[in-house]
Order: sequence, then structure tokens, then C-alpha cells
Amino acid sequence: MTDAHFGGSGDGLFARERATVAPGAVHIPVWLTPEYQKSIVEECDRWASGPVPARTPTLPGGRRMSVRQVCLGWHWAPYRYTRTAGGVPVLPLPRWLTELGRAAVVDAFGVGTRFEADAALVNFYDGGATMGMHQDKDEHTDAPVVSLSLGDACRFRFGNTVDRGRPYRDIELRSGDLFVFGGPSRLAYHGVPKVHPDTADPAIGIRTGRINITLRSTGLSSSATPTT
Ligand SMILES: O=C(O)CCC(=O)C(=O)O
Ligand SMILES: [Fe+2]
Repeated sequence: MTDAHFGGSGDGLFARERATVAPGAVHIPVWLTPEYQKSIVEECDRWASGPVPARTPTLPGGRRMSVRQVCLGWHWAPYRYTRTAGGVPVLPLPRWLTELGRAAVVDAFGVGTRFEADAALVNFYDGGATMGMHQDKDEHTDAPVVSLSLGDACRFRFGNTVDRGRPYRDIELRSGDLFVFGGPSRLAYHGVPKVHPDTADPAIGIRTGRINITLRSTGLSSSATPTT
């Protein structure tokens, strides 16, 4: 897992195009090859089994999210980042993922842009899991968020920075797609209202459902950030 392996092929006649969905928000379809997706899926399965097993986070108001989640680098304990979960240290963020995040931001925004992820949130959408409209605002930097999608396709809703309502745009995120949001879109509300069952290519090794990885820069004491 040292080199990024990028896709780049379209879907024949109906090739999906790279799109700027809002200022600072870029969708790049088919960013990861199926082989690279498969190796990431294998890692996700490994991370989900511990030492901090994937769990369905409970929000401070008592509501339970429907995704299962495992974190690397920093644990997201809604709504803050911690080094441990239930007294157990969170797995380090592997260097290849930091490098992948860097490559993603360069592809999205151009050479010379810097990005140093120190946390990853890995979400497993099984069954009817969805994610409500929210902002990613627990990070103490204005660095972009890098999102990688694996498995079933989904409807991804990308909205405005004011509230959960319109205007928003719905786009389809498929396995291997990259979505990066930063700059004026960094605090845009977004969510996943629908996962399309059984749309994944079985070759990437997800039996059912969708995985999303977001790479983030928390802005929390980087000197203590474990890396492998
Ligand atoms: O699953 C997705 O595409 C988005 C995930 C997300 O918004 C988050 O983890 O904060
Ligand atoms: Fe989010």
C-alpha cells in the first residue's frame, strides 16, 4: 500500500466527468482502480475488527447514527476528537492514507496545494443506513475533507453552508470516486439520503453495502500523531 493506483477510465459512451459541484467542491469519478479499491476494502475490514471495533456512534442528544464507524488517528466521539475510545488507543493513520489524501487534494485543486490528514473516519453503510445532513466542523483547521467511496453507489447530497435545506445538489458517488470539499464549501451541509443496494462490483470484495472514508486534518497536536 505504498503507491496510489488511480483509475481514470470513464463508463464508455456515458463517461462520468469530473465536476466542480460548488466552489471548492470537486467530484472526480473513477479515481481509484478496482484493484486498489479491493486492497482498501481489505484494510477497512481489518480496522473494523479492532482494537477499537466499529460501532454505531450515539449523538449527544441520544440519537444513534445508522452507519457503523471506525476511526484512525483520532477517534470521533461526537462531537470532538479523542486519542482513545473506551480507554483503548485508536489505530494510527497509516502513511499510505495520508499520501493518498495528499494526492487527492492535488488532483482536486492543483499542484502546490498541501494537505496533511491526521484522522480518517471509515463509515460502513449496511442495510438501510443513511447519513443526515450535517457539517464537518469538529476540525480545528480549514483544510479540505477528502472522501473516498467504495462498494454500493449512493445519492450524495451536497448543500449550502447556511442550513440543511435547499439549495443543494444530489450527485451519485460510485465505488472508486473521489469527492473533495474545501475553501468556500468546507462547511457545506452534506449527507447520504440513499444507498443503492447491490450496485457494487463484487470484485472489490464488499459483499454488501458501501464504505466511505473521509480524511481530515484535525489541527490537534500533530507532534503526538502516530503514523506507521
Ligand atoms: O458517506 C459519505 O459519503 C459522507 C460521509 C460524511 O459526510 C462524514 O463521514 O462526515
Ligand atoms: Fe460529513
